[in-house]
Amino acid sequence: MHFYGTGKVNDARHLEIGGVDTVQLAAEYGTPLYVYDIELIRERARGFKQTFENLGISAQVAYASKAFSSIAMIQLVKEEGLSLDVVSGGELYTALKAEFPVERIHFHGNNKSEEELMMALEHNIGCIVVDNFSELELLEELCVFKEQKVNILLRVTPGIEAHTHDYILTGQEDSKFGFDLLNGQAEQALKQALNCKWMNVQGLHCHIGSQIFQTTGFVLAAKKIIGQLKKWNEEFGYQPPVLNLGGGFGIRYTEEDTPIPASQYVEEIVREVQNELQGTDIPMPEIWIEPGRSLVGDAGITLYKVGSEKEVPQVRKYVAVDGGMSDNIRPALYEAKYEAVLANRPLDEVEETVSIAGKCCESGDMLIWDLPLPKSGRGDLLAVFCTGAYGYSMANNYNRIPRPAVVFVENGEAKQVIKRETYEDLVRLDLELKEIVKTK
Ligand SMILES: Cc1ncc(COP(=O)(O)O)c(C=O)c1O
Ligand SMILES: N[C@@H](CCCC[NH3+])C(=O)O
Repeated sequence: MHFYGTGKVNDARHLEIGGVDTVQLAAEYGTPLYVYDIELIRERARGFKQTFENLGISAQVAYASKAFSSIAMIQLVKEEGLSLDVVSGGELYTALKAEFPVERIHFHGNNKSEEELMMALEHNIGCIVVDNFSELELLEELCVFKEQKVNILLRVTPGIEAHTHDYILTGQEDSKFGFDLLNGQAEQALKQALNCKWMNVQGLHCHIGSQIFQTTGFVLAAKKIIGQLKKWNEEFGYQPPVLNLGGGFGIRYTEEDTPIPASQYVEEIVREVQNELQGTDIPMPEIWIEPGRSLVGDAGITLYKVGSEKEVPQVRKYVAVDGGMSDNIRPALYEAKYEAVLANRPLDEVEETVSIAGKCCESGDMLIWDLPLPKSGRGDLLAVFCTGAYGYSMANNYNRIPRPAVVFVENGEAKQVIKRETYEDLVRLDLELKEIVKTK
């Protein structure tokens, strides 16, 4: 059995995490329940920072808050001294509510609205990562209007197909994100931005995709970018103070996954940048990265109650839990795989292979196919590992299922950081038919 972080079996023979018994957590906060081992998040955050320190490289490690955003999570990121990547007005609002230092917020997105850009300008956030020409023009108009200077990075697509699921690839030529690095678009955008007195072009940004296990893609991206930087330096003397190489570092979801240590990605990226810059007069830029999944993914588990079962003779046994694609859409979206144990009796002998179904009205609402488990029954508690990234943040109310609560655990203490949605919450924004007719 593979445990993450502080996960272990305690004296009561239950799964424990952060020194807290998961059976007690389920009893106190209900199920489904997301539980984060925040000691592990701290450890990961410190690990990234330490790697840069060991290399003597000036850097910013920005947490990609799309992986899991909440006020408490952002406060944790602030405590650990990281920077923050936001990708929408909503994520920015959450960061502001958490009183995150605005100068360390980086704003991404391929279609930021005028309102979102204005919000970023009004709050003087650290940097806007400009994604395309229409955004560049819109941002310039807004800066002229406000007579305000803004720091920007230009997001480039280096034409790289990293080895990951097609839906989470972003660095290839045919992508909705970024200026193409090699067909002249990025150069044109750079010249345009350098010509604008309201824009301070801090450098380039590139993110090649997510859940990537090899360093090759990152290294190749750095090589291609620096190739262009050398050309731009010679032609018009542009030297970027910052190079942001994104996130996307893969993690272990199941035993099939064999990630390398996060420090290795950083070391190889830095080494490549240093090598490529050798012999030029371009100073080593500050290196920024923006991991999401590798900071929070394996720190999170989801606890579910087992409910109905269905046997299809000679085919399979379905065991249904009280959540599903409403709290974890990744298996349905990417055929993502997970491991799980019975949290109330993790040491019991495996007796059968079952498939874990959700409770949504969709045949595709399956959390795990072919999971070895002891014989389970109604009321058993299933812990699915590694649900900390893109679980809560992609949760939804399909079938009007309320979103679960989120609890942080550390040093034997549990703290609820997001309340469970209630049925009342679900209808909070609904209007009565009579009211709609009246407002017409
Ligand atoms: C621009 C950008 N930065 C960072 C991330 C974080 O990726 P991950 O959670 O895989 O580290 C993403 C998501 O893929 C992204 O699109
Ligand atoms: N949401 C995706 C990754 C996309 C990340 C954002 N570019 C996942 O669950 O793996």
